[in-house]
Amino acid sequence: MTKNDLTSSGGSRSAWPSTVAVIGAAGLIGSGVVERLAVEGLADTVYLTDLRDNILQAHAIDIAEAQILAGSTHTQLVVGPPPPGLPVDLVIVAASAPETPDGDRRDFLLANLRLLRILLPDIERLAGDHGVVMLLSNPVDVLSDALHRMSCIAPDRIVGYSLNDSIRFRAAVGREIGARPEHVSGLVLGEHGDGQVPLYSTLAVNSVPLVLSSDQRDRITADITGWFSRWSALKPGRSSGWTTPLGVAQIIKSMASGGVHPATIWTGALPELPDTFVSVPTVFRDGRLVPVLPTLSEQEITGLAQAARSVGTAAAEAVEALQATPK
Ligand SMILES: NC(=O)c1ccc[n+]([C@@H]2O[C@H](COP(=O)([O-])OP(=O)(O)OC[C@H]3O[C@@H](n4cnc5c(N)ncnc54)[C@H](O)[C@@H]3O)[C@@H](O)[C@H]2O)c1
Repeated sequence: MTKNDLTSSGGSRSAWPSTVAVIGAAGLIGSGVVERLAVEGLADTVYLTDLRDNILQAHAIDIAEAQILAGSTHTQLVVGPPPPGLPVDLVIVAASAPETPDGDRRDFLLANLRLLRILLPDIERLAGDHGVVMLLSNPVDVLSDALHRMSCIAPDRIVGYSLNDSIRFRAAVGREIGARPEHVSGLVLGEHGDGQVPLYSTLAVNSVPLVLSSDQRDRITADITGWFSRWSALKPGRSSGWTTPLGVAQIIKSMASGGVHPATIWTGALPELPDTFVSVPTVFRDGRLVPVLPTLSEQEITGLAQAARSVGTAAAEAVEALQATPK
């Protein structure tokens, strides 16, 4: 992995993904992702869907003009879904019920789970037999697990976006030691929320391993676990619309080139963890998301198992509650 990003390139970019559908493409994150895909030319065709068709049309015009400015008009933007029977390589779900954050992403669970149930037939149709589904909507890990429980999509074709936690870890370490965060590397695994597991053993500054005192670690852990409360207290009425689309583009490039990156994936291939979805280092191989877990300390494994239990229980309970309510 390079010092400036949290993904590592595995070589030249493949033709994947040729086709992408973004559900919720009129929103802050969805439109930002479409902009990155288009301006960086990361796909041949991007389909934009949302309830708000007029906003979609406006984004498509604006982004197509930005492509000219960027000198990158390869990616074709289509407002609306692909023709029936034509699945896509990658379905990105950024649709969300209106959110008023109050310090815990799980507050969005019931509303976004209901929305996921509404979107499920579209997601399954778009993904077909081979497409990957990338969830962005929060709480991303619980919803990824719920999608697996409710759908016929193979669990190793579902991935949640969780890169921001590692970026915030680098920022907090930089603040603590007075280093520029882009010179810091380090990974956060586990839950996209309070159950996150910072891997202090992966920390380095300019590729030199960084050893911190336990006081420093405690301060950094408090800093990163407090991020969402601090953000919510600002009442900004928006989510992380700059970082997330950039991060999604980075993850897609890493997937396309066989690189390793943190992502929320199925833990079924990891016997040390209960079956659910948490963030682990991941590689995209033969159309499947595969975990590549480094050697972890006992404390880190315990933290990861705790996060997995918490996410799995929340998903099971939420899906059961949803199934008891009428559609
Ligand atoms: N995983 C992460 O790291 C991360 C980072 C940032 C935001 N998020 C999450 O991403 C989601 C989107 O955030 P946002 O700021 O773009 O929200 P937003 O409110 O700006 O956009 C949500 C969009 O979903 C659309 N939508 C609602 N119901 C729909 C339906 N039935 N079909 C199609 N579209 C529908 C809305 O019209 C809206 O355009 C939220 O859940 C947010 O918490 C996750």
